[in-house]
Amino acid sequence: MDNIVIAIAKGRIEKDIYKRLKILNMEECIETDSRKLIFKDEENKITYIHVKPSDVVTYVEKGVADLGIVGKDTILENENDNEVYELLDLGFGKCKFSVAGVKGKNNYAKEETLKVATKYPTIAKNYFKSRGQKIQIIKLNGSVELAPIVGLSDVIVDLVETGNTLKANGLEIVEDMCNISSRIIANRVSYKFNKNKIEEIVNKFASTLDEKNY
Ligand SMILES: Nc1ncnc2c1ncn2[C@@H]1O[C@H](COP(=O)(O)OP(=O)(O)OP(=O)(O)O)[C@@H](O)[C@H]1O
Ligand SMILES: O=P(O)(O)OC[C@H]1O[C@H](OP(=O)(O)OP(=O)(O)O)[C@H](O)[C@@H]1O
Repeated sequence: MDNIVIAIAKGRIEKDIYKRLKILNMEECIETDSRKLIFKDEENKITYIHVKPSDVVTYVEKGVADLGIVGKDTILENENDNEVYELLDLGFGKCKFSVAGVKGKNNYAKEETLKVATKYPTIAKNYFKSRGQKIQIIKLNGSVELAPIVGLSDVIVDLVETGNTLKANGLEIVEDMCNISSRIIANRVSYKFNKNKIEEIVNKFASTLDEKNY
C-alpha cells in the first residue's frame, strides 16, 4: 500500500504538531530545521509534506494529501470550495474569530453597510449574512488592525489569541464569532479507501489529547 500523505501546516502550530509526532514516535524522518518540504517515514508508511497553512485544505481536498493538520480558520475560509472531512479537534492552536473596531466608535445601525477589513472574506461574508447585516469587504493580507484606525474600514474580522494586538492599537472586541483550534482533516475518497490506516493515525493523535507533558 502507498504511504499515507499528511500535509502539515508550517508556522505557528508546527511545534505543537511535532510534539505530538514525537509522542507517537512518528517523527524519525522529519528534520525540523530543514527547508525540505517532503519527508518519508518508511517504517510507518507515512509521507509528510510541509505546506503553508492556507494551502493545506487544497492539498487534502485535491487528494494529494490524505490527511491534513491545520487551523479551523483555514477550513472555514475554504468551506465553500473545498469539501473535506474534519476528524479530530487537536486542542492546540487555540484562538477565536472576533469582530473588532476602534474603542468607543462601534455603534453601527443594522441598516448601515458596514465596511469590514479582513484576511478571511469568506468567513466574514458568511457570518454577517447569517446576521442579516450588509457589509462591504476590504480584503487585506495582514496587520488588519490598522484598517479601522486609518478609516479604511469600520471594523475588522480577525483572529484574537491574547488580545494584545487589539489593545496595543486601541481596538476593542465588538463581538466574538467562534472558537478556533487545530484539526485533523481528511480527503473524503481517501477516508473511504484507507479508513483503517487513517483511523489508526487519528486514534494515535487522539491518545495524546490528555497528555499533560507538553
Ligand atoms: N494569534 C494568532 N494569529 C494567527 N493564527 C493563530 C493565532 N493563534 C493561533 N493561530 C492558529 O495558527 C495557525 C497558523 O498561523 P500562522 O500565523 O502560522 O499562519 P498564517 O497566518 O496563515 O501565516 P501568514 O501569517 O504567513 O499568512 C492559524 O491558522 C490559526 O489556526
Ligand atoms: O490576540 P493576539 O495574541 O494579539 O493575536 C492576534 C494577532 O495574531 C495574528 O497576527 P499575525 O501577525 O500572526 O498574522 P498577520 O500577519 O495575519 O497579522 C492576528 O492576525 C492578530 O493580529
